[in-house]
Amino acid sequence: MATKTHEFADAASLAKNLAEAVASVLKVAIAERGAATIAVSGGSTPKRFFKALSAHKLDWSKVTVTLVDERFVPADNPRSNHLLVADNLLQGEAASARFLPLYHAAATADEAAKLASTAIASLPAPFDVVILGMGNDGHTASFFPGGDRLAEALSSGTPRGVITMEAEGAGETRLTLTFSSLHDARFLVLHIEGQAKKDTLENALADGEEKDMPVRAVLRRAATPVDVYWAP
Ligand SMILES: O=C1O[C@H](COP(=O)(O)O)[C@@H](O)[C@H](O)[C@H]1O
Repeated sequence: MATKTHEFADAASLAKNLAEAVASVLKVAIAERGAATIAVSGGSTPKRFFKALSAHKLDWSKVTVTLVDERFVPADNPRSNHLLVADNLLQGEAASARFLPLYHAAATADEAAKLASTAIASLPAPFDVVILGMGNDGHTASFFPGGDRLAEALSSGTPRGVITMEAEGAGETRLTLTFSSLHDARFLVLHIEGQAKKDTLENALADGEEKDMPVRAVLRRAATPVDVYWAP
């Protein structure tokens, strides 16, 4: 599957341009279908983009925001992706958006994943927008190399929904949307910054197994061509 690369001089221009592109897709979705959905990533990269997007004027009350992946930690944990989104995206103009968490205060991560899957199933498919990040180990969402359920998460035979993932590089047990949930988004973005991630992307685009760099599954098999947004 071809990728389209958008390169910017700095992270601020990337955030501004990506926010404009995403806001435009959300507006079209609201105009055409009455509502819009967006699944975003956590980590250190998206904060500036979240702030830029939250300043866009659109009917945020018709937008559902969810996460591509989450740690099995409550929303007041500093490592929670929910907290990152609440503090940086669900603010200003975007304060009226509906947030659909992946974490649930269940006894086990498996139970939380089932609850999250039920909630995700209430949304229309596909997502209007999916923003993926990527780690320098080639993971995206919580598709980690060596993950205990990596093959299941990446299989196109696994239905849309949320499953758990444990991996050495993941820290806490993760909750992740499956490949099937993400690959056909109307606007599918890989947002990466820095030379190291550009090099990682080049490696991912070269020959090799998906299990070694799971982002390859998205780059190779997504139904929607991936828009790569990069800045140094
Ligand atoms: O663990 C995670 O890492 C990736 C990349 O994060 P970054 O800090 O390198 O930007 C992120 O896309 C994912 O959502 C997150 O859970």
